[in-house]
Amino acid sequence: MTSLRRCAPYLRPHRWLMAGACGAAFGSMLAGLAMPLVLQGLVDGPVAERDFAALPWFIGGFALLGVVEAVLLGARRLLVVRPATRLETAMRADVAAHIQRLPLSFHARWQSGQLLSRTVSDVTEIGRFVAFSAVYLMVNVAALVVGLLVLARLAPVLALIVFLAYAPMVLATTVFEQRFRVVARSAQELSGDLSTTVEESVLGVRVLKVFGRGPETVRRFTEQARRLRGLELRKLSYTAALWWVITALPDLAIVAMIGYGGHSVATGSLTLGTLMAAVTVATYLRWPADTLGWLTADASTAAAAADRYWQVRDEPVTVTDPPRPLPLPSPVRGEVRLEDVHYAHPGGRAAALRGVDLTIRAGSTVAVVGATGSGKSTLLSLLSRLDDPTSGRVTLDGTDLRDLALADLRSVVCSAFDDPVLFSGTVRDNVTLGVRRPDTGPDAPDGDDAVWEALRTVRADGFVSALPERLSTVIGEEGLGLSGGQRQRLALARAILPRPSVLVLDDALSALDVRTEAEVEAALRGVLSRVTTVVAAHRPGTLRLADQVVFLSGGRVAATGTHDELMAREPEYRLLVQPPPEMPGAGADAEGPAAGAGAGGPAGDRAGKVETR
Ligand SMILES: Nc1ncnc2c1ncn2[C@@H]1O[C@H](COP(=O)(O)OP(=O)(O)OP(=O)(O)O)[C@@H](O)[C@H]1O
Repeated sequence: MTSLRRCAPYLRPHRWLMAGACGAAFGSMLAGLAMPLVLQGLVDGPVAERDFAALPWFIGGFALLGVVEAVLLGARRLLVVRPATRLETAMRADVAAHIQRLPLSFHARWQSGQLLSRTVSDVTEIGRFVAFSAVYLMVNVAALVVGLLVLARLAPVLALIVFLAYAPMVLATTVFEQRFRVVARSAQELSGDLSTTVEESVLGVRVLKVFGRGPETVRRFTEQARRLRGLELRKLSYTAALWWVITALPDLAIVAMIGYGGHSVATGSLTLGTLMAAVTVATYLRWPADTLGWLTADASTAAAAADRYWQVRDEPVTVTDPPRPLPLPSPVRGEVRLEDVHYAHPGGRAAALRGVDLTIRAGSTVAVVGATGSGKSTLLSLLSRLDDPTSGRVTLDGTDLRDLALADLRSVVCSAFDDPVLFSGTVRDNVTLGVRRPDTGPDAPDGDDAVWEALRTVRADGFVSALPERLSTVIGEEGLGLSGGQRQRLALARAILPRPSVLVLDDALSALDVRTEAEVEAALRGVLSRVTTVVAAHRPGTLRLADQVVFLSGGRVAATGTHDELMAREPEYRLLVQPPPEMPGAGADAEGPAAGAGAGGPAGDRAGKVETR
């Protein structure tokens, strides 16, 4: 319940509406409980004394109480809608913003399906609890207390019968709540896993198809769905057991009341009107008693949902803006330094970077080379603060990146990755993603001319012109309607459009054919001649164009120099970048980047690749 209580601040702005809703619910409950008292007065008064003149007053009283009860019920519903829906919207917005602020290491640990279910369905559960169950849980418990007091005033023995019958319900409800909550939590976790399976099977549909693993994924999905059904059935069986207790006991109480009350009326120690009123009150209390089961179930589900929600919200945001950000140097020259940088991925077996010292001169092009897993992507990710070093520091023109506002830093350091993520939207939306809008920065180059220029630089203008609506063409989710090379070029155009001071390319040309890659590189050098470019690369053609090559091995800088220097003095480097002689294309690459050669390792696989789409 602590987790649910933590949601209370979301209701604080609407506390008067919530108070109104609770007041309306209490009022309707009191109106309902007053009816048996009018009944008592009617039976023991006008009916017993045959005073027909007073009859309309009692009938009018009944009608008035009925109308008041109905109006207040409707008012509760109306009053609670706004707080509950605003709570849902605000909680979703906050968790979505938090997820965006969390570092990459968080995203490496969490399944996206879990984040999806916590943002969507768990918040819905909390909203539903606030809108309905929370109010009724309070009102119905109060109704039981007030009802017992009314009964005690009417006939203490009848009140005692009802109390004795209802007391075990508290015990049953407590046991139920404890068991139900565990199963509810498991069901929510499993529904998150189910979302992940669906998401992965949709995003990975190509891989699953070519490896014929579609049926296996369906089997996994079905198995998870079957387990989810099992948990839902367990929830139902607990609810049914509780339901049995909370319906049987009030029935037994009414039977006992009629037995004892009937005898008392016969002996004259109780009036008929009092017995009728007491039985009516007991019958009225059945609804609050009956609902106690599913309201408690709802509370348990909402509590489990709130636990899951806060689990994400409590994840620390480690990459934050400094309390007093320093201004960006003006102008930004683009000198990047790494000073004794160490980085260990949370849960990683070994440190990914170990004591990296590096100076990247302003305006130079530096290629980071290393065997797979040597730490290239990790190093590049630190330049735009996707994560912070575990120790050591990264500076831009002498300022520690952690002293700059994140938005400022990311307006001058732009990245493109080997996995070119595109979003559902138009080509224009995707390419201008990194451009600050005119209202957040002067002279934002967000006109179509600038977009076309960026597309021309990355040799993407040709295929974009051929699209049905050119820049306004909507590309599907993940850009799946485009080839890998086309997507990479759009991602690259997106990185250069904001005219960054530092451009970070993490294998961002890996899907291009050799000729296009060479053309794009040549064009990039022309356009970005004053931009510091840090590129993870493998191809000798690219490496030769770099002013400096940084050779990483096991998270350390093993050597730096030009490509030719490293080829001459570092056997490990030579082995890494030079294709074995028997490989097709070997040697041709040595003649130049556009000659269509591959390199050893990943680039070797791409030798001679021709773009077909
Ligand atoms: N999220 C993570 N959690 C734990 N370890 C990680 C994580 N990401 C990377 N690593 C480890 O950190 C090391 C460096 O990884 P990194 O991705 O930086 O290598 P890389 O040189 O870019 O490799 P590649 O060329 O294959 O992309 C590797 O040993 C890798 O297994």
